[in-house]
Amino acid sequence: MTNATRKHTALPKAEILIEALPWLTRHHGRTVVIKFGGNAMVDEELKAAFAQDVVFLRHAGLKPVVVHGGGPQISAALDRHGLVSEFRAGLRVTTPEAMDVVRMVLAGQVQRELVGLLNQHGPLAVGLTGEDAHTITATRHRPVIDGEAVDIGRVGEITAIDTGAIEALLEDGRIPVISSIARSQDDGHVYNVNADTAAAALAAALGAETLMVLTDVEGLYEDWPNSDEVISRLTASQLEKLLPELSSGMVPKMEGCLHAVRNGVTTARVIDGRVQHSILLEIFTDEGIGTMVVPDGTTDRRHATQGES
Ligand SMILES: Nc1ncnc2c1ncn2[C@@H]1O[C@H](COP(=O)(O)OP(=O)(O)O)[C@@H](O)[C@H]1O
Ligand SMILES: CC(=O)N[C@@H](CCC(=O)OP(=O)(O)O)C(=O)O
Repeated sequence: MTNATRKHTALPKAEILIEALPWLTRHHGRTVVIKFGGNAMVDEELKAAFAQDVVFLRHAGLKPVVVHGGGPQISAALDRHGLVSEFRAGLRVTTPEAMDVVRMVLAGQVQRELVGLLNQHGPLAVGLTGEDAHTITATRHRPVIDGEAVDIGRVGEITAIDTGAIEALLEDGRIPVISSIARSQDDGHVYNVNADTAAAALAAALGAETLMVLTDVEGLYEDWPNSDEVISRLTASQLEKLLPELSSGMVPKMEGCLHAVRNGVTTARVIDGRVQHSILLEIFTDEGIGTMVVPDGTTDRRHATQGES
């Protein structure tokens, strides 16, 4: 190969880098909260690609904050302990014994694994739970089912967020990795919080530009489970109308997206965590995949990604 040919074949790589320039400029210094769902976390290669993407964002000048789930991992551990998993209103009924398992799995297993994967790229990730430095405070959540408030055990409803510890870590160039466990404002114990809800509350409190929820479907399906037509863009009001029709895992995700865009976050996106490097596609290209929720009055997709509404 001559020198001239070598230069020529390298050109597309340079073009790809240059294409990312407007996005790099746009997102520089912005906070992005990324929720990694337990269902998207089952494949080793995907987990490694997720870690690469998050580290890439950090080196590209963004401030990524990771909030992780672990529903399937908790269910498996409860099963091993001979405890049953029951969900009501999309939330795990959490007895005090189950709470010990939830905490052990989220903080001791899933979070540690993600921190380890991220830190293969340098001394970047620091794991914490909502208990640390009062990051997430909650009270007992009693969901209303068929018109009645029901007791589902140690499930928390977030009452306060203290972003101090996360902001100090971001300031220090670290990547916070947060487990969705809250300190209790009622007693000395802790609460189990849905990870989508925790991610949305943190995104709003941090004034994040983007909330990105990675899951195991392409996005919000218009007519699930009958069709796989994905809704690509929704305003807050459109989503609000749709919420009563949604079921299971999508409820906390879409409620979280609505909360985020109603509280200062520029875009909230539900994307397919099964697609390798979906985070990079979403942030650095126009080929956004999945479902994007924007505040009312946002005119178009490009405008929304600019964060200049
Ligand atoms: N309208 C919908 N569009 C897409 N998925 C839906 C919808 N309604 C319910 N679901 C279900 O929600 C699931 C995602 O939520 P969940 O299982 O809690 O994932 P995660 O572990 O990523 O938080 C999907 O796998 C799908 O089974
Ligand atoms: C109260 C409640 O339901 N908490 C969730 C917390 C983990 C979670 O949300 O994990 P995913 O994101 O993988 O679903 C649970 O116990 O499963």
